[in-house]
Amino acid sequence: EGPTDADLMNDAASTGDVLTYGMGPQAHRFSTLKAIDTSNVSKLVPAFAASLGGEKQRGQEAQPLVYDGTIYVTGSYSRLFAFDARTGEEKWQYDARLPDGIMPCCDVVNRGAAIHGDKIIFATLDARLVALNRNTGKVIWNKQIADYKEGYSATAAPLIVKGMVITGNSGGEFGVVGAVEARDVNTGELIWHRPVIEGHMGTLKGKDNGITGKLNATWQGDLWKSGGGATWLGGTYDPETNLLFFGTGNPAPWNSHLRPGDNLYTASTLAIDPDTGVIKWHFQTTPHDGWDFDGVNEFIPFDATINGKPMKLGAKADRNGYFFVLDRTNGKFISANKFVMQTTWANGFNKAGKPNYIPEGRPPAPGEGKGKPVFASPSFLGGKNWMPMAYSQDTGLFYIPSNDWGMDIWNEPIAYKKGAAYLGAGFTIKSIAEDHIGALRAMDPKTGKIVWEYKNKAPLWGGVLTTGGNLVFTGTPEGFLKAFDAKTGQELWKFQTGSGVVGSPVTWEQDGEQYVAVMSGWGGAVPLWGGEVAKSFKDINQGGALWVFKLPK
Ligand SMILES: O=C(O)c1cc(C(=O)O)c2c(n1)C(=O)C(=O)c1cc(C(=O)O)[nH]c1-2
Repeated sequence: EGPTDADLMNDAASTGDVLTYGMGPQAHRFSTLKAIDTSNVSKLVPAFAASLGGEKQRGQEAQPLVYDGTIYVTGSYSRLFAFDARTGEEKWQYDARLPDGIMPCCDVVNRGAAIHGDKIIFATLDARLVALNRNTGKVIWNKQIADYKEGYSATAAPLIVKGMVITGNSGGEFGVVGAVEARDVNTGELIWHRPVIEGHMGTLKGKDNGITGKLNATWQGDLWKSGGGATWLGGTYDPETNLLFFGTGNPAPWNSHLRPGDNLYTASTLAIDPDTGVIKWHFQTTPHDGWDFDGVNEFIPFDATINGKPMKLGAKADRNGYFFVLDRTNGKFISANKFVMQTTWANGFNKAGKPNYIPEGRPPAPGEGKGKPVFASPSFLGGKNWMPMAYSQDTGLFYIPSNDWGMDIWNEPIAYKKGAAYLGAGFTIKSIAEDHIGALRAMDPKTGKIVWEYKNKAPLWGGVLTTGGNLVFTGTPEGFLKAFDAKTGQELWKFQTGSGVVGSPVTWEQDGEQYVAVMSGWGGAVPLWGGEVAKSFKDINQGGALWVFKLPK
């Protein structure tokens, strides 16, 4: 009883529920629903707002799930809530009661849960996966993914494919080893574990499953042992090619002079066989990263005709400021186009898919103390960070929540120590435009051109939703959920939720009406690491509420 594997694979087409992070395993975040459209969205009003309550209000980055009259949301500090989808009444809540000593780098966030059968499953900041009974909130199983005392944590929504819960890990700033793993959804038992740094051994059903890559090929000495590459944003799945797509984070430490080589498979997109955990192909977006350009951002499968040829493609808007289109069957490079105002580290990509580096853009080796700062753009917080883009099957456009900013970055000496920050770099974030940091951009993946943009004063830090009603929804730190015309970018509606919106909106149909829901609650990496830039916009209240909207009767 409850959603099956087939229901999850069909999530993009079924409009009566929201069962997966991304609204379908391919994470298009597109709904065919069109009762709410450009002609009536200005009339949208709240049906209810449900508070998460209490004092644990930090960044609310969750995407809601909706099933059988219940809305499930994860909250800051590893909590999970079930609300009645008609009234907003709380049905139950679960609090993981985190131990002292957890080390999340970028706020106590969580991006969402996964649902299957009688279970709702989410990852916690002490690097565990917890499966709860979706009707009662009682624990069914609870498994450790990794040791939080070494700097591991987990913030991503799990992905469920073929009865397996597939998840990544966080901890790239502590020299952990990024990995993807699959567990039995019913028992939580490990099926396979695939480290994503060259040199580490994987396992399949308790047996060695081969080494990743070639030992010491793109790392020197023992550096691979603490190489980073955290898979902290989870992944997408493409049923057509039977491939999982996971991005990998920055290499550790940040100071690139301490680790010569390409440092595979950091800052990459990986295609992984869900049945074995074997890496089928990889594409590195920032070889030998020196700016903290994690490559974790979602890789979204889509089909398009390129030069007269119908192709199975995938797209990623990378933290490094470039929008990549690859052949998703084999990882072959198709194109990379800039989607931000400025990139100082590379001047485009060559035909082979390698960046044309700008040598002066790399912060130099430090010598004994603090190295010479260089100005770099995007900032380490990225041309786009974790907040997911959306792809409209109607317009053929990707809607990218992006940011225009830079940083002064310098290198410093550092040595690896278990459980301690492993950066070897310092930074100051800087504005580069008078009128905005955030920019919601509509990207045509066939031409690499920006079709329209909406500029926002504060950095955009929430996910995007697009619909058959020719609409695009996204939130702002200033507190608004906004709706735009998907073809023109014209702003059509906004609603003030009382705190910053850094969650991902969803839509579904219930009792014959279309609903839109989003979490409100300011937080995430910007207030923690944004420095003066984070202070340059109005003080934003903490919060923690689920907002649900519909048209008046
Ligand atoms: O390397 C990592 O393990 C890791 C993890 C996370 C995370 O789990 O939230 C972030 C980052 N890195 C990161 O670089 C980053 O900018 C970031 C922003 C956020 C956020 O939720 O706002 N998380 C993370």
